[in-house]
Amino acid sequence: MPFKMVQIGVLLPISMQKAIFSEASRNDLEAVANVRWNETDEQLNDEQACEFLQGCEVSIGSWRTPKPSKAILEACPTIKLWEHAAGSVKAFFTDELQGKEIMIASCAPAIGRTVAEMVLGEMIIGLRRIIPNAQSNRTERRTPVPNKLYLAAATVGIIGASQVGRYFLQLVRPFGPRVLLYDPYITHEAAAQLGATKVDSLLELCAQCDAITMHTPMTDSTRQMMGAKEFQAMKDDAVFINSSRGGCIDERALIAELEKGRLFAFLDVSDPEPADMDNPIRTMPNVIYTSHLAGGQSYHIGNQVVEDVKAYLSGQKPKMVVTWDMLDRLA
Ligand SMILES: NC(=O)C1=CN([C@@H]2O[C@H](COP(=O)(O)OP(=O)(O)OC[C@H]3O[C@@H](n4cnc5c(N)ncnc54)[C@H](O)[C@@H]3O)[C@@H](O)[C@H]2O)C=CC1
Ligand SMILES: O=C(O)C(=O)CO
Repeated sequence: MPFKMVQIGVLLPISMQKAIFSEASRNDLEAVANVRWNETDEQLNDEQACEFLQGCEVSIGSWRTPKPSKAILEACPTIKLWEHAAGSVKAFFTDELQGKEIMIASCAPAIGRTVAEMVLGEMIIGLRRIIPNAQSNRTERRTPVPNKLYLAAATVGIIGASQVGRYFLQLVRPFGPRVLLYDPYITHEAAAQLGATKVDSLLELCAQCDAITMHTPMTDSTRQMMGAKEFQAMKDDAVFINSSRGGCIDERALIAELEKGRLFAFLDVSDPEPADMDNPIRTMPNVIYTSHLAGGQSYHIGNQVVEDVKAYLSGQKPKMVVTWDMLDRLA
């Protein structure tokens, strides 16, 4: 056994443990470390976490657990790895972490796979007009809604070469579409290596694509980056998918286009979230609104936690170690 038996504290409440760890991954974790599981379904408070994490070298937490606060870091100086068993880690970085020798690892790569899978499904459903076709069959004997594009004949746009965006690219490439990528942080060469063509103008991407999927974090530079001009530039029958953050789009501008009978949108996120009950995205025929369903909690996350812990124990790095300098472009 190449690993030392360190103490790990799993802060996650029982229901989250069950959602992300299969029996196999749970056993895997226990084979390489002494694991102290939170045996309640409660979110521990800081004081309880200080006690729970005593002597731990690895803390496994998430949104329903305390952040690495001043109190916890002072009470538990043995912690060297804080595994965030979830995505979007930015809000998790407390000032207290500055200068501390603690590695923060994110499970965004694992969540990315789950989101990308849903986006692929939505894109096919959108391009093939499955929903309007089925809707019209309720009242028409023969549907007037034409079968539309195959992915192989489509131009697909990805906004944000993120974890999710890259997984989606991997999934969609075998179908053979032309893929355009908009992300100021990636070079043309790097985009080409991923199998996409980088475009420098968001409007150009909007004008050229049959389907666009959005994968940016919510930052000052992405707030409402898909606005009236961008939605108007899109082809009338294009598909628009947002599973990033509601604030990255101007929802009212999108609704204005949808009301004209243009576009078909899949929105997994809204701003605010959940959307108000009278928000038209809940009822418009050309929108499918899901309530933050894409990422979810899956065994992919538990598997990555175990992989990350094993990597750490054998002196390597977890899959996605997040550092302060990455935060301005991350979710
Ligand atoms: N609906 C759901 O269940 C889930 C939603 N998300 C959301 O999906 C989005 C993507 O998440 P990750 O893949 O983890 O992101 P990430 O943090 O891996 O990457 C963000 C990407 O956005 C790019 N970017 C930053 N500013 C940009 C700009 N102005 N224009 C274009 N690109 C820009 C960065 O270069 C980076 O490649 C986030 O908003 C995240 O919160 C993530 C997981 C689940
Ligand atoms: O990780 C994220 O950003 C999420 O939205 C969780 O589903």
